[in-house]
Amino acid sequence: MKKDCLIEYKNVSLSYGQTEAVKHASFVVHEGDILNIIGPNGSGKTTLVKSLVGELKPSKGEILKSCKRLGYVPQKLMIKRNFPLTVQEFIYTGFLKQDLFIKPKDAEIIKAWIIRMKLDPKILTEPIHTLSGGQLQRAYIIRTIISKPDVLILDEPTSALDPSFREQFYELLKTIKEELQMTIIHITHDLTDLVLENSLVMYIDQEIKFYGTYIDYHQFEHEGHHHG
Ligand SMILES: Nc1ncnc2c1ncn2[C@@H]1O[C@H](COP(=O)(O)OP(=O)(O)OP(=O)(O)O)[C@@H](O)[C@H]1O
Repeated sequence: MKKDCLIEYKNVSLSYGQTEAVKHASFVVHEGDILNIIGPNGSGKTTLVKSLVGELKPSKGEILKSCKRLGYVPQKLMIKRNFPLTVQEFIYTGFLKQDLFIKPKDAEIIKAWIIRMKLDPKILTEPIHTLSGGQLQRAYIIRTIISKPDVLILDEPTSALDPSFREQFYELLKTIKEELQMTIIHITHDLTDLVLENSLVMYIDQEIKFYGTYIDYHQFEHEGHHHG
């Protein structure tokens, strides 16, 4: 295991102007954890993740992070029309060190990931903006994984993927997690997606209403709480 990767939120509030989207969030994520974040629409899930990657500063409280690299695949993937990169070049931007030209060895690594992610290698030479939503989502995920993050943060990663690939994707993700020894933070609307027995669940609705193991979450649900 990689050492020293810990995330700690201490009484963190997150605001847009006067509106508090997240209130008094306190929790810890340890190295190797899988944390599933669930909650209704507009409950602050993406806001929380934005604060983790530094896109939003807390209005109150403190965020401690000792992980070196965070890899974030946002929910809304933005590629401008006529963005002048091929799929291969786009994925290559995820490499930690880049040369002026892509070496054959690196091109092979990219191709292997494309195949692993059940994409057709023919798309490697296509301009990135011509990809479909589901293809782009996979290309983004490859680009992030290739950067070997300590923490992989996925915001509804399968929203554009067809159901037949969805299950395979999560199986693949479990394998990759073990290979690269990553911590995973995963926003989802469907808890069946990445659940492993020992994974963690956070149910947030502005405030964290539940934080604990997946098994304990069932008890919380039986007491009359539901996720949206
Ligand atoms: N850039 C912004 N400016 C102002 N308010 C925002 C902004 N982004 C989000 N909000 C508000 O903050 C609240 C939390 O939004 P957030 O996107 O974090 O929710 P979410 O739980 O990720 O929702 P969903 O499940 O629909 O993706 C919402 O009320 C939303 O309207």
